[in-house]
Amino acid sequence: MTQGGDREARDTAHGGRDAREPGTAPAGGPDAAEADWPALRAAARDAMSHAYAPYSGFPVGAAARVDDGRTVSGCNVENASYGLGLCAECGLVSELLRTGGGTLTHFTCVNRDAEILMPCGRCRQLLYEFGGPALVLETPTGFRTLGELLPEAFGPDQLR
Ligand SMILES: O=c1ccn([C@H]2C[C@H](O)[C@@H](CO)O2)c(=O)[nH]1
Repeated sequence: MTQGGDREARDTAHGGRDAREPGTAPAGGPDAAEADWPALRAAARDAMSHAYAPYSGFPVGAAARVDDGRTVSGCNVENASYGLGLCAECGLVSELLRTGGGTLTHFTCVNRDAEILMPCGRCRQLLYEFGGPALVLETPTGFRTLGELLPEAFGPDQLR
């Protein structure tokens, strides 16, 4: 595939509904107040109830709002080959693309006790691809943007 073709593939994967590039926020950036956090937490808890985590015993559910108002979610899926386990964020990103793409604007992640979790480093990078630095995350210490949690990130812009 040509470089242009790659670009086209990324734009299409990202939604392809408007002129925004991957990894960028809606104009003005999302605001924490725009999201229905109780509903997002409930979606994350529901996702967590489907987790497959027999090795760690640590089921996780993640949920996010998309810029078109959709909610997407995912759960962690472990494997007998331990290193192959998938974090909840992997499933969330897969559902984002499967259900029409778009940009993630608000994100939360919970454990079985409904406590808010920080996404691991790898998952911050996964989220960066589809939310960019303006993505608002609920953390145990309050709302943070992904730009704060993954500063000076490597992202789609570096490949242009
Ligand atoms: O952001 C995170 C951090 C951890 N986990 C999962 C991976 C593993 O299955 C379990 C324990 O680390 O929690 C996630 O799903 N998301």
